[in-house]
Amino acid sequence: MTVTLLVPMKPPHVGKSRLRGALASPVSPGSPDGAGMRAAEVHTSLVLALARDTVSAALDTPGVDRVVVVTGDVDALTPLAELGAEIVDDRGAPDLNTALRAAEPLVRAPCGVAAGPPGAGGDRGVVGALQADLPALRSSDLAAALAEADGRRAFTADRHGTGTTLLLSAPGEPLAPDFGPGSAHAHARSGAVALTTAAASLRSDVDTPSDLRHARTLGLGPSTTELLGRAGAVPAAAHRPEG
Ligand SMILES: Nc1nc2c(ncn2[C@@H]2O[C@H](COP(=O)(O)OP(=O)(O)OP(=O)(O)O)[C@@H](O)[C@H]2O)c(=O)[nH]1
Ligand SMILES: C=C(OP(=O)(O)O)C(=O)O
Repeated sequence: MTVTLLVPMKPPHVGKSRLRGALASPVSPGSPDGAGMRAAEVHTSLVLALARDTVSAALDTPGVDRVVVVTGDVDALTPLAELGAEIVDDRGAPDLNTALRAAEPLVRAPCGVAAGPPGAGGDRGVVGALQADLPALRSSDLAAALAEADGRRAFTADRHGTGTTLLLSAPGEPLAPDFGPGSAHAHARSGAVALTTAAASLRSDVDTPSDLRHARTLGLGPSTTELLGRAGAVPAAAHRPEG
């Protein structure tokens, strides 16, 4: 049984708007005069750092065959391709669930632009959706969730119990994503098994500065650690109310 994880991402300069302003301006890498980055660059760098740490951990997870980023901005996500992820265009999907539904048949196709290496994906494999904002993700936590799912359609709720950080299909069955506010309940109502493995790092998605501080207590991956190191401390509050 193969496992393909879809990682949906808006263009990085657009996504994760609740984190806008969360970091002070880090010193630009290689800047001779120690000049800081512009606010927009800081935000894009943060979104990409969160995604790099998430994707790296997913690629390192035993049992995960492919990590496929689904986005409206393929070029901006080249750094994730360099890690080993495949990048597919969401074809102008208007929302997250539509983007996932558009990508699912592509990765299940036995051949085609997103068919992946021979034997990977296919119409009998498990397809999952993994959030891109899990910078503390440990491969052992993701592997434990896959093991607990054991071929059932299943999900991991976020640490608040309301959102979903991972949704897995049953082999060869539709993913049927229902992300959005209250998605943990929506996925449970649609028959997905709620995974109970502790998996703190898999539950700790980062939507707000407070989430970022929490993820930091678990141990961030190298990209987010490096960026935060250059930016100094995460401020106590963002300029937007936390949701
Ligand atoms: N490809 C694609 N990804 C999406 C779309 N909408 C949301 N996502 C991604 O799905 C993930 C979860 O979405 P949200 O938590 O709502 O993230 P967000 O919209 O970037 O964050 P906020 O602006 O703070 O609400 C994020 O990685 C988003 O970038 C979409 O229309 N297309
Ligand atoms: C869209 C979701 O993600 P977030 O909690 O990151 O907004 C969700 O959990 O369904």
